Amino acid sequence: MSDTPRTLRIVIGSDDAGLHYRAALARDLRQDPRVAEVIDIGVGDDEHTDYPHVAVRAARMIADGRADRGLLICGTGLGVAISANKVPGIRAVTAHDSYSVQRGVLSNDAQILCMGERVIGLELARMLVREWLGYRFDRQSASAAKVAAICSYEPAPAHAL
Ligand SMILES: O=C(CO)[C@H](O)COP(=O)(O)O
Repeated sequence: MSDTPRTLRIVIGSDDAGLHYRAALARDLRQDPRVAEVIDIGVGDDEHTDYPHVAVRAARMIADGRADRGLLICGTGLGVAISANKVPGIRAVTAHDSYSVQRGVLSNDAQILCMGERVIGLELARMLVREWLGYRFDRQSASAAKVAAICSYEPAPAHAL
């Protein structure tokens, strides 16, 4: 995973509980000059995929370097975060307020923001996503050593054992 660039490739996904917000947020992202690419991995209107599969697919795209950040929506924003965090190297946070969205990037270097369509109003979600796009983790900051400490607890890859 590389440093977050100034223009972002963003993977967006949801389960069926999050699909209305996903559509609205994807539209916003496509119009934002800070966003180079929006990769929408569904789910579609007539489709049912349980949230863990969508979340892990998005997280793997980031872990593999195919996207820089992810935006995941389910009913609460909780299940998608729990699932995405199973992918090594991924830090996913659920945040529904401005300060947490900021600290998710600046303190935690989280690549994935998760929100709940049943929890937060759409206009607030749209505003928070605009704010989120403006933050970049500072590798020289005091938070960097703490993020490195999180990473130190990742299980070693099987080939390294
Ligand atoms: O919010 C969800 C998971 O955190 C999901 O959209 C709904 O899950 P369920 O309550 O298990 O149906």
